[in-house]
Amino acid sequence: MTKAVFIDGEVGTTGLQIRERLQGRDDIRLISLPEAVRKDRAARLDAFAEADVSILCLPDPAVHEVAPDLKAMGARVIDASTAHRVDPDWVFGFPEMAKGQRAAIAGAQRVSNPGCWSTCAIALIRPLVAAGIIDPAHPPAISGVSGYTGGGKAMIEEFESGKVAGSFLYGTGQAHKHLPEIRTHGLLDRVPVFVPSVGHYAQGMAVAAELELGRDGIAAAEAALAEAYAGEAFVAVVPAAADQPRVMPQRLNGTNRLELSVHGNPETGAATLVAVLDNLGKGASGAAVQNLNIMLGIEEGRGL
Ligand SMILES: NC(=O)C1=CN([C@@H]2O[C@H](COP(=O)(O)OP(=O)(O)OC[C@H]3O[C@@H](n4cnc5c(N)ncnc54)[C@H](OP(=O)(O)O)[C@@H]3O)[C@@H](O)[C@H]2O)C=CC1
Ligand SMILES: CC(=O)N[C@@H](CCC(=O)OP(=O)(O)O)C(=O)O
Repeated sequence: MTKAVFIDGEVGTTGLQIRERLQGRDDIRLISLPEAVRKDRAARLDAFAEADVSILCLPDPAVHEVAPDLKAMGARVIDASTAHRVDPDWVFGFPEMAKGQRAAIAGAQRVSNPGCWSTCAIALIRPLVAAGIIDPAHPPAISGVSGYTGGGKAMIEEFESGKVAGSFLYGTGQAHKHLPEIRTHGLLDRVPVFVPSVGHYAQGMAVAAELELGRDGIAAAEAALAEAYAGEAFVAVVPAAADQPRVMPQRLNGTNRLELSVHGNPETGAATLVAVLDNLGKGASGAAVQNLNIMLGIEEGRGL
């Protein structure tokens, strides 16, 4: 039977990408609002009521504004924003994160999609905390590079108009909006140090977590990650050679994959955990479609 889906914010960066992934499907009917009323509260409430699942692709303030109505209506929702990622009333939409997470998403009313940076960081850190390889009181430092589409329409305009001519570091004040979810879902006792950057290219992300693992720890970390994601279609541990000598952030563009690799120097024990994904794929829109499929009881990889 066809399921009705409403993408609130469907002309934004994430919304457009979700629509592209859904519009050719015969099992999904998209509810779309005319341009003149796409921000109209009454029209949106009608669309939420009609939909089997709605996907919020809005800035955080717009999500906070509409969330009480959605709860009162008992609507099933996926939120792509940062608003609810550590809210216990919402299920964290990272099915591969832990045993039982997929089932929790399948039965959830409200699912919060992870952030792109945090998908990478949590995927690398959580299994190693669980295995006793990372001390939750001493998290690794995290760094990375994203394409500018990660900043949505506003940042795309800055780059494509030439206002921003190069690449830059940011988050140096250690208050990045993904830190709470990395701490919570990474099973950490404290927030890690995190310095992201934006590169002068559109799409694709690479993240590194740097830490001391000791002489035997590098192989142990790789084994623990491989065990955690064994059998997963979209998350895999790949040989370090796949990401050496240069880690290329664009190499998974157009896919819903997240690939992890463990690098380091066994002589010194210094290690780099690496994650690569498409920030608009497994980092946002692909992940939202995967969660939608799970919530609707459809084969998880459909359309991905
Ligand atoms: N870009 C990415 O890689 C990722 C984004 N996200 C999250 O997804 C959400 C959307 O981000 P993104 O797509 O990048 O942002 P964009 O700015 O590209 O798109 C947001 C869309 O929401 C619309 N909008 C704003 N306020 C309202 C409102 N009150 N009612 C209806 N529509 C509204 C905007 O309208 P208008 O076009 O008129 O401005 C715009 O089309 C954000 O919370 C972001 O943090 C999550 C993961 C990754
Ligand atoms: C490159 C860039 O600026 N990326 C954004 C994160 C992507 C995004 O929109 O954040 P959410 O996943 O939390 O919604 C940032 O760091 O603020």
